[in-house]
Amino acid sequence: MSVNVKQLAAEKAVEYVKDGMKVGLGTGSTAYWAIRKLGERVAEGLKITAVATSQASEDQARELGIPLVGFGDIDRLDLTIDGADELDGKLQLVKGGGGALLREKIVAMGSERMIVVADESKAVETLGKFPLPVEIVPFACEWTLSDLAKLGCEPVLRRTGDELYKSDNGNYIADCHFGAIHSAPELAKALQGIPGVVEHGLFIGIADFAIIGKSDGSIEVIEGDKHR
Ligand SMILES: O=C(CO)[C@H](O)[C@H](O)COP(=O)(O)O
Repeated sequence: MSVNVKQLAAEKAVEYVKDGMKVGLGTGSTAYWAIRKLGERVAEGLKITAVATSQASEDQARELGIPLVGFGDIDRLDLTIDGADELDGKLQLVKGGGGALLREKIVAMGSERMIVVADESKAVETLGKFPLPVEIVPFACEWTLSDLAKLGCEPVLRRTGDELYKSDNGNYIADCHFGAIHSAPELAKALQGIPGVVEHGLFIGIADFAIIGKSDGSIEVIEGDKHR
């Protein structure tokens, strides 16, 4: 029987959730399994409150009876569990494949701890094979795309069918094909300097550790280089 590596990693991460915690719910097909398991634990009596990083995760949590709170009701979270599109040995991440990178970054940075859950295909030597998602405002997006291209990438506006994709925040996502990213901090700084950029999918010094599910049924833990 083949192992569901995403479920394996996600369910391991949920073991870190304890009674009374305020939890950030990630987005994507790996975070889905974490939310599902949390729902089971809540049904068994686990007492937590949660915030979600996307409408999809919020809907899933609500269906499962996970108590959701507004951001005005809490200041910080204890723990966020979220997926990643790529992660390297320093636990620098590329996120945003599901388009939720802005909310994911707000929630992760407002958490005492962030656990990344992923299957082994996400662990890479050098970031950049997965195009870097960058959330940009629709206003003057052509200029923003041109500024992004000057950083050495080919930016492509994400689409769903014939329509331009819009994030839960009403913005566009530019998927930026940089190729190998040799200095993520330098690139992050340059991206932050473009006025039309709302946020980018590089998560540096944010994650505490990653739980990687492997097809042989084992789990690998990668420690982060957290400096926040
Ligand atoms: O960043 C994300 C959404 O914006 C996801 O966490 C990332 O795309 C990984 O998704 P999946 O677990 O489905 O591979």
